[in-house]
Amino acid sequence: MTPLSEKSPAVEVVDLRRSYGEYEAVRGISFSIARGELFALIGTNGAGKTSTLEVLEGYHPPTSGRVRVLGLDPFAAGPQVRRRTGVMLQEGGFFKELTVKETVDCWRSFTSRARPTAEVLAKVALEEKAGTRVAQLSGGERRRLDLALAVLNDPELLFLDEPTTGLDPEARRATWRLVEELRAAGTTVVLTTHYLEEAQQLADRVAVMDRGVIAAEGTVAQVLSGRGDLISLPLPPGRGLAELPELLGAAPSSSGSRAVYRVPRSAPALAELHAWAAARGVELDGLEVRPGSLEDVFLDLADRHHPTTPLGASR
Ligand SMILES: Nc1ncnc2c1ncn2[C@@H]1O[C@H](COP(=O)(O)OP(=O)(O)OP(=O)(O)O)[C@@H](O)[C@H]1O
Repeated sequence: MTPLSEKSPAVEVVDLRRSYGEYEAVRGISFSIARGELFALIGTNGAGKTSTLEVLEGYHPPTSGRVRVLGLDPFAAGPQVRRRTGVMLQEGGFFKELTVKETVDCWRSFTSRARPTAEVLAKVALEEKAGTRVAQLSGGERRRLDLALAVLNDPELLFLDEPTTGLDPEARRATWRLVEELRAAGTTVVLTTHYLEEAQQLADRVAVMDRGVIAAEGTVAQVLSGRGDLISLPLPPGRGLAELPELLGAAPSSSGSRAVYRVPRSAPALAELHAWAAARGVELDGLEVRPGSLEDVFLDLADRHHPTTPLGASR
């Protein structure tokens, strides 16, 4: 490692564009990831996350723009970068007739600085499956094997493309713990996910991609700042949306049979709502209050494109 690359950020992206023929999937994005940071790239379906990741991983050159990974051009300096990075793709290609242990051994044989097989299997809690054929693993176990192969070389920088898709909640939490351990040990992690709570739980910073651009970037708190709190209540019997009051100047919108307010701060808004209800003898059963979440950011993006059919954040 040269002194220069040690000082450089783990990832630097300046005005990256990536086109498929006439179609521009990534439209001039810039961001930088510090060493040791966990950065989550999240976004609507088809936003350009995988297209971006593939450039960072060195599988494709950018159509234009500048990308540096550990201070190097990941496409031109592919082998050098790959030695120091780990990649967990969305679909790992395994030989299904090999056992778990044989699979790890096989990867070890062409990985420099590979960790011992038993250690790697223990890391992803697959020791008991060492003798099981890959074909017989559950989807979640296969994802964990993918992860084992990605961390085989003790990477400085780890790319995780939807690492917990298909995992049950317990396995998902186990993966989060492993990712947190890796980060605590100084590994830089770039993660894509459709599970917003995963980004909220793990990421130091997130970038929200939408249609090839970064719509929001920062810590989760920064991305959510200014989005306020949500207050929702079932429409009181016999009352329509128009009869409900404004709270701190915000009118309610309807969501199914509920009225929803987005307010800068919930406490004074609730005081106004309770005063309004008390004066009219209205019960506020079913009232809910919660802070804004990444899911709201997504639903807003989706609303912008499809005002009548909200897209879910998940596939
Ligand atoms: N090889 C390709 N040829 C043509 N278009 C492509 C190709 N790969 C991706 N695209 C298009 O580029 C856009 C971005 O795709 P990409 O896979 O990067 O999105 P994504 O954010 O990873 O989506 P998802 O969350 O659904 O995985 C999509 O509209 C997709 O259809």
